[in-house]
Amino acid sequence: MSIIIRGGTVVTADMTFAADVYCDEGKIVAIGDNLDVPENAECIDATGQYIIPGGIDPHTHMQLPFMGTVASDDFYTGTAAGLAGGTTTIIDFVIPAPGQSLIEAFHQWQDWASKSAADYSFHVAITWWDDSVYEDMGTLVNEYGVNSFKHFMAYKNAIMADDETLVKSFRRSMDLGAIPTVHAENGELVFQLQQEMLSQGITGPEGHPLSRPPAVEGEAANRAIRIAEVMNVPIYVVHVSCKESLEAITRARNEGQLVYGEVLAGHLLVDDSVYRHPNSEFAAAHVMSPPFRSKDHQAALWKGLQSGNLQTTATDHCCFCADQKAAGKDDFTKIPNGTAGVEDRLAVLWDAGVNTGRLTINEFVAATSTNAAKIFNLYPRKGSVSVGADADLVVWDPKGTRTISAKTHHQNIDFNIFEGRTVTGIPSHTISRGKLVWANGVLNAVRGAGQYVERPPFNPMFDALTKHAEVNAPTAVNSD
Ligand SMILES: C[C@@H](CNC(N)=O)C(=O)O
Ligand SMILES: [Zn+2]
Ligand SMILES: [Zn+2]
Ligand SMILES: [Zn+2]
Repeated sequence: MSIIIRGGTVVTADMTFAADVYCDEGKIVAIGDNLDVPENAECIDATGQYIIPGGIDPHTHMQLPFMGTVASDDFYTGTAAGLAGGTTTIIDFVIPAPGQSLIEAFHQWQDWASKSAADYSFHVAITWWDDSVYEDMGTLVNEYGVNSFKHFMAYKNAIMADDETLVKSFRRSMDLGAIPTVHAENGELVFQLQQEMLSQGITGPEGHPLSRPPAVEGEAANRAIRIAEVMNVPIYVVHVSCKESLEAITRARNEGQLVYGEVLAGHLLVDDSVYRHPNSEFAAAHVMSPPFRSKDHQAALWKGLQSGNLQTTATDHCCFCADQKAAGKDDFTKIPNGTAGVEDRLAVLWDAGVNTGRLTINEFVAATSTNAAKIFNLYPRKGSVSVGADADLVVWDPKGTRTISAKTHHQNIDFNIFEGRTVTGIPSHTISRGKLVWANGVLNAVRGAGQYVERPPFNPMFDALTKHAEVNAPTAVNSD
């Protein structure tokens, strides 16, 4: 089955032009005016609409086993919901239990992800360290197409990586041509503040943000960035939620350090008043880490995106329903952390970003797709509208409207942090690997149609780092 998209305007991260786009055998085959294509090609009329690269969400956790339960959106339902929202590739996380073989965990996640409706890739978390972890990192890069390793600086007594693990893993990542990424919250401080909140009788969801103030994130972000600077490795900070970590990133980037920042759609649009809501179930539904912040932090995050100091947007899609969140009804530290977003990211960013003039349509494409593809070495196969790229495309209707609600969304969760928000700008069609899977409100996601996407190591940023290391190599006195 081939598809011809006629009458639209192609929008990439750096160009906007009228053209038809022809896809066949899962690839973009031709881009141009009035293309001559086979009669039996399925035709999509994109008049008055944009043709953009399929969204890439570099941060999801489908069916994650976490805090005594399992995230309610699995790899099929979660990727299907993503397709309905214009996201055609996710980068999820293999998170080995401390002591678990990284390779065994990798296969476990691969087995779970085989039901995906859209393409997927994996960051692998380094949650412990010994020689086998060192070896397995090499196997994952050289044999399994992993080029990014995640480090949780939070979650003490669970998956938290201490400084020794960060230093050893950052060095190994660099040698392998893989980029280290961090969840930057100081887990020791979180743990201490959690105990203090509980001892003061603050057991409700309002204790969650009180135990993770912005300084807790800023300290960890700065520490990780400084460690990366000393080790001469690139670093990607996930879910930057506050001024403090944005400042740490901005300072380093102004010094020429290779630091990348990711912001969640939720952190740009939802503020911390949700935790003071009289309905504790409503408040608990918003418990995720880092927590939603006050409006001044949101304003700073938008400037971070506009200035280019934050490069990607994501969702950290990690769903837990009310009955799962209730595990923490008497102790907020037991509320499973996480919420949804994979279906709404593009629409809420278009509505709050493009419709307000904060982002150009090209910056929107960069922030929802192309930048993640470049940083994680998927470009131009993903994140581009170019001949030879995978036919992952969205026909975007800038005038279409939708009111977001848990009652109508496709995500397998009974809550939506964007509930009631009416957005202008929605995907009218989503094409995943050349198949029309979303068309005018009808979802035709296919269980298992998604494929694992390998990501090669040594993306171009490593050339610069290697030269920097050579030029600044230390020398011994007697070597003169
Ligand atoms: C465990 C995972 C999802 N939960 C969350 N962000 O609150 C993460 O910390 O990114
Ligand atoms: Zn397996
Ligand atoms: Zn995280
Ligand atoms: Zn996460």
